[in-house]
Amino acid sequence: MISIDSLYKAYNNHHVLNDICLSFKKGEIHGIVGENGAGKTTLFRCISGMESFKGKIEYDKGEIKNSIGFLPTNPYFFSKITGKEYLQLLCNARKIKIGDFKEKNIFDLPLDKYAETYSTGMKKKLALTAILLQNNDVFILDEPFNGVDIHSNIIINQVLSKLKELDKIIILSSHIFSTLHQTCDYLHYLKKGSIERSVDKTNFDSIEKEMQTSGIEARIDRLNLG
Ligand SMILES: Nc1ncnc2c1ncn2[C@@H]1O[C@H](COP(=O)(O)OP(=O)(O)OP(=O)(O)O)[C@@H](O)[C@H]1O
Repeated sequence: MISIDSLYKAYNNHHVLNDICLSFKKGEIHGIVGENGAGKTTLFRCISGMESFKGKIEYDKGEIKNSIGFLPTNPYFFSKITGKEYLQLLCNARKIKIGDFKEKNIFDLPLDKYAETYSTGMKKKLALTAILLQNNDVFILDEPFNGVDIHSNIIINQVLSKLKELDKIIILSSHIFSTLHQTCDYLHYLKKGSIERSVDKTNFDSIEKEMQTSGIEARIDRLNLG
């Protein structure tokens, strides 16, 4: 289980996360929703140990950084590293031996090409494959479905179901409500850095309604489109 207690994060004087209290248990898929700039990525970076913060993040199975696979929105790769070398590098970091990367290449990526030359969706699929091969216990996926083709979206959904079955902890973000509906067990609505509401699957519709109606019509009226 991951427990977040009174988490605060600020960049200089800009308060991005305020008093976040959340817990994530094994075998659960949690979705974090919120407008652009609400603080989702910052929260993910704090959980993954990539940012300093005020408050507590505890993981009951030891050091979280040894068990976590973080998929960033736009994965970055060193230049002149092939897809296969990247997978090898991440497996080495966890002392995992893979005999044949071709067999593990579930997204049919051109593993002999430089990763920096991959398309946006291919980069995401390479980064995801790597953290899956690492056999992590915790997965933080920042917009895993965004920029990825429909076929791969189906595969990712199936992978998530499998990870859930295997009792992994999965925390993801998405701006596509139908995807969240289909994938998640719980949703947390992050609004301007605070958790406005957390709901289980039976109440997803209420969060969707709340997000959809919050002043959208008034904004469109301001354009005077006629
Ligand atoms: N390194 C940084 N330095 C200063 N401000 C930052 C930094 N990273 C993020 N921020 C600010 O923190 C706020 C939250 O950003 P964050 O990327 O966490 O939002 P988000 O909810 O993930 O947005 P999106 O849906 O667009 O991905 C924004 O106002 C952003 O400008």
